Amino acid sequence: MSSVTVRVPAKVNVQLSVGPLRDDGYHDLVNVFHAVSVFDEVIAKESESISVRVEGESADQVPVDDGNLAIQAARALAKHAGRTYGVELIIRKAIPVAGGMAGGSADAAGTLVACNELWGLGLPREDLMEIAADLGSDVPFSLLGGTAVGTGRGEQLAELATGGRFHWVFAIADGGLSTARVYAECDRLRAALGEVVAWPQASDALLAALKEGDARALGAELANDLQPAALMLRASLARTLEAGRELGALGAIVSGSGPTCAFLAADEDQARELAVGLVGAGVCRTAVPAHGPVAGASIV
Ligand SMILES: C[C@@](CO)(OP(=O)(O)O)[C@H](O)COP(=O)(O)OP(=O)(O)OC[C@H]1O[C@@H](n2ccc(N)nc2=O)[C@H](O)[C@@H]1O
Ligand SMILES: Nc1ncnc2c1ncn2[C@@H]1O[C@H](COP(=O)(O)OP(=O)(O)O)[C@@H](O)[C@H]1O
Repeated sequence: MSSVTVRVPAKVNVQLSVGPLRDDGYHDLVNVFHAVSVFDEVIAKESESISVRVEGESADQVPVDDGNLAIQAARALAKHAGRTYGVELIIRKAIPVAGGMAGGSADAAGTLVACNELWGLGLPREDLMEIAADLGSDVPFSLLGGTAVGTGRGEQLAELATGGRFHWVFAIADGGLSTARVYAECDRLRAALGEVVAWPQASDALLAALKEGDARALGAELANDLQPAALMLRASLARTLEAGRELGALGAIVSGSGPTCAFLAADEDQARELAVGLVGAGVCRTAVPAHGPVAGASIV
């Protein structure tokens, strides 16, 4: 095999409940992940050394050195296999960079699947999941896809069966937000308000809405503890969320650490109309309709 192509989805967090700050600098979470049909593509080609080239959406903002999560993934996999391997990685980005949709995690997961195949390692998914968790909290979910409840720092996953397809619109902003900065702002706001931070719990109403495929109920239950922090760091997002609500979205939420905003629609037609309306209202750089759940990193 001289070349392998893998497609990996973005995610939205339909519930993100942030618990207390841990000693290791992470927060315990209940993170209900939902994979959506905005895909990066990772192409892995035979090579002597490990390198990466990035094309597409905001490619100039992605590092091509060891800071690239895909490079880290290739190195981690080679180390796990106990050999020196090379690969030329080409990443075609559609997932917004630093957008709260796990684009870097997607590329890392895609690289694990692609190199496992290219190098003929034949490692089972469980091994890839373990390597993924060391690369980043969201990387295991990018492998798994679908809908899942993440606990711990988000890396311990329990799959959720959902009833049918949900239709979304993602309002993509100019520029990104740093995940670490948004978590730090969340801690700062909580301390300033003297909040007692509760242990995170999955919402029964939200899980039931997912299971039943009830978009209206899901829209009412969307919840993100990082949203106040993201709004504090990017005040303009309040207008974006409001515009979506006024245009009739069933739910409006910041995706993860933001700044992408996610809107739930009743069906595909409404999603298309919402996307046009959001761009027309001038509250985002672009708006992308998508659906979920979709499969995790898969060879195409
Ligand atoms: C917020 C979420 C929601 O799914 O993703 P994004 O919206 O950024 O994509 C995740 O929790 C991000 O996961 P990921 O981007 O993989 O984070 P990591 O690389 O593991 O950690 C980056 C930094 O985020 C903070 N962090 C991350 C996860 C966690 N449970 N608690 C944290 O406090 C820490 O400051 C950490 O140093
Ligand atoms: N393959 C990659 N794609 C995107 N960003 C990457 C990648 N590798 C490393 N990064 C770095 O990770 C940061 C967070 O990117 P990303 O994963 O897209 O955002 P988020 O954590 O908000 O979902 C970027 O600002 C970039 O510097």
